[in-house]
Amino acid sequence: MKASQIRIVECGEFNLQRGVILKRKFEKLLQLVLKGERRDLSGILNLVLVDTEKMRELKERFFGKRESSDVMSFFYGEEEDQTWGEVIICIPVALEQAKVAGNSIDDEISLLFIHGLLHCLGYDDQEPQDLQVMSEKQEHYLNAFKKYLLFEKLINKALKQLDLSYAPYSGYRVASALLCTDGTIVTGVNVENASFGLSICAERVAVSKAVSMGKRDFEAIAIVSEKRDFCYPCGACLQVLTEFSPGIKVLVARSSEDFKVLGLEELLPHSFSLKQ
Ligand SMILES: O=c1ccn([C@H]2C[C@H](O)[C@@H](CO)O2)c(=O)[nH]1
Ligand SMILES: [Zn+2]
Repeated sequence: MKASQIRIVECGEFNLQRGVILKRKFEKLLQLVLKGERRDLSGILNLVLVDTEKMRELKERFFGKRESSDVMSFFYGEEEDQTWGEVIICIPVALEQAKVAGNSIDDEISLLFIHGLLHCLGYDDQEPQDLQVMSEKQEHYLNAFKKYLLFEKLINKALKQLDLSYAPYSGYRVASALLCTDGTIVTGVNVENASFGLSICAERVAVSKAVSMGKRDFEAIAIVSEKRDFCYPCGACLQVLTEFSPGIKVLVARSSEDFKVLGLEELLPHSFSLKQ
């Protein structure tokens, strides 16, 4: 499957802090929505950022009404490798709406992008029940996207710790980053010993650190190795993770963009338990 790409077009004058509109980020969001909607569109989607005046002009040209709007989109068709659609976001309106709704600017623009994209894919919001479907989908995709960004951050934290690994015997450096349910991230590295059997894995180091800080509930753990392979936790670490958080998500990562999300139910389906 060929991935859809985004072309960012800026048109007009507005003030947007750097990093809000990153091509790579929006391509991920696009990919997430297309996958969720089981649509396979290759080619380009234009993301057009406009000011209020430009939006009014476009609204008049295409809908005969000179009025401002937050987002507008067009679908051109499914021919391969063509520009298949366009999502136009009015940045000043988005900034204002973010303020009113108490959303972050990133979230507001992501929401508008998802909204426009869903229109491109055929969704409508004229009738209340259609609007309901669209709103639910928007929320679902925004949450999935935020989770993805959080996972990316967790993996980056782990990658930064690799240098601290003490692995002179195996030469296999591992680092982990454990996300606690209170939002804290606790890291770990493998610590080896001349008496080989005393070595401890990066995952158990992170869990022990966290527990000794009073944290016992974990949402996710990212594991990376210097070799940039998928480093799956060993059985001992899986058993230790099960002790505290059977629902934890295990992220095995080759990079912050290439990772798998696994559950303990598939990694250790029959864990040991004293409870019968
Ligand atoms: O998930 C794993 C797998 C291995 N290791 C460490 C243990 C040892 O120090 C080295 C080689 O096995 O890698 C970890 O830290 N985590
Ligand atoms: Zn282990």
